Amino acid sequence: MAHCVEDSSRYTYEEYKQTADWLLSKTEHRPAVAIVCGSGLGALGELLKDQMAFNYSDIPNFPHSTVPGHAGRLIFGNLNGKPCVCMQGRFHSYEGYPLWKVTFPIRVFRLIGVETLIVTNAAGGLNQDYKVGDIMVIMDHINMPGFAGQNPLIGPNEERFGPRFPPMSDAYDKDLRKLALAIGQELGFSEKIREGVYCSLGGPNFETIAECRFLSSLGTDAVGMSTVPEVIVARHCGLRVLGMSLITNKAVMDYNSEATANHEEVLQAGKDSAKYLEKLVTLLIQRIELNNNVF
Ligand SMILES: O=P(O)(O)O[C@H]1O[C@H](CO)[C@@H](O)[C@H]1O
Ligand SMILES: Nc1nc2[nH]cnc2c(=O)[nH]1
Repeated sequence: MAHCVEDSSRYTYEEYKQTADWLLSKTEHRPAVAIVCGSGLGALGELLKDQMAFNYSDIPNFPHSTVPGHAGRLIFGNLNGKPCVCMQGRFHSYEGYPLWKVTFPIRVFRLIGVETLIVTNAAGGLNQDYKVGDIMVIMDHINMPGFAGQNPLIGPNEERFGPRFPPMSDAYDKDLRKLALAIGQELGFSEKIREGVYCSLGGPNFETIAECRFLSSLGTDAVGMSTVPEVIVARHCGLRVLGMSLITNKAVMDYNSEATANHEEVLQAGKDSAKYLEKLVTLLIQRIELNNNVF
């Protein structure tokens, strides 16, 4: 019998539930918003008040962070009076994790009652107008690994989370995007707040010049190695999503350029610009309207 994509080690519904129940038994926080911190953006987690934090290694079934700039802590707390949970460190497929493992926390968030997901990332700017330190509100994405058959939803569909064929044309919530852009203006960031298309690649190498030119010709404004799998799984299980990329480097598009991308530069740009993203996220969370959905 043909048996191509089934992977018996993938999580069962009961394992997602076990992790969710474990977290709910260890904390009284009941978050409605989850925040995923991108490379070098972990300081967002420090914004939470009345914190209760768990190391990923102590949470049943949770993968471990292996990338510098991703601390590996799950923080519960309140931000501007709203109950939140924050991933200080995400998982990437280049770490060797299958996409169903990369996205494990998202379904756990759903089961603990989260209704809105804010995903952040560090990304290379392909749009020639973008500068290092700009914040791009993600309007849409290109799932490049998806073109090659890599998708976190591959395998038997778990109907308790969502349908077999979820749409993605509405992946990034219009109202949240509008709100993020308006708050960016209000905070005086009109020079640095953008809206554009994020493309996710597998990594871990940064792009060649030809690849950057190719991605740019496809309509990509910023490129990274994350986020899209999390967003697909979040939309599948009905979460509202806002995505934001911090432009940490300009993609190299010119054969005469001596510049090369590196992770240290990415982390430094994160440090330098974290304050802008922090202000934006803090005000956003204050203004987000919640439905108090219980899954
Ligand atoms: O997407 P995040 O996790 O923010 O990190 C981005 O930065 C790292 C490369 O410097 C890659 O992991 C890329 O995906
Ligand atoms: N793929 C990719 N990921 C990044 N993360 C931060 N900068 C970059 C970049 O230039 N390319």
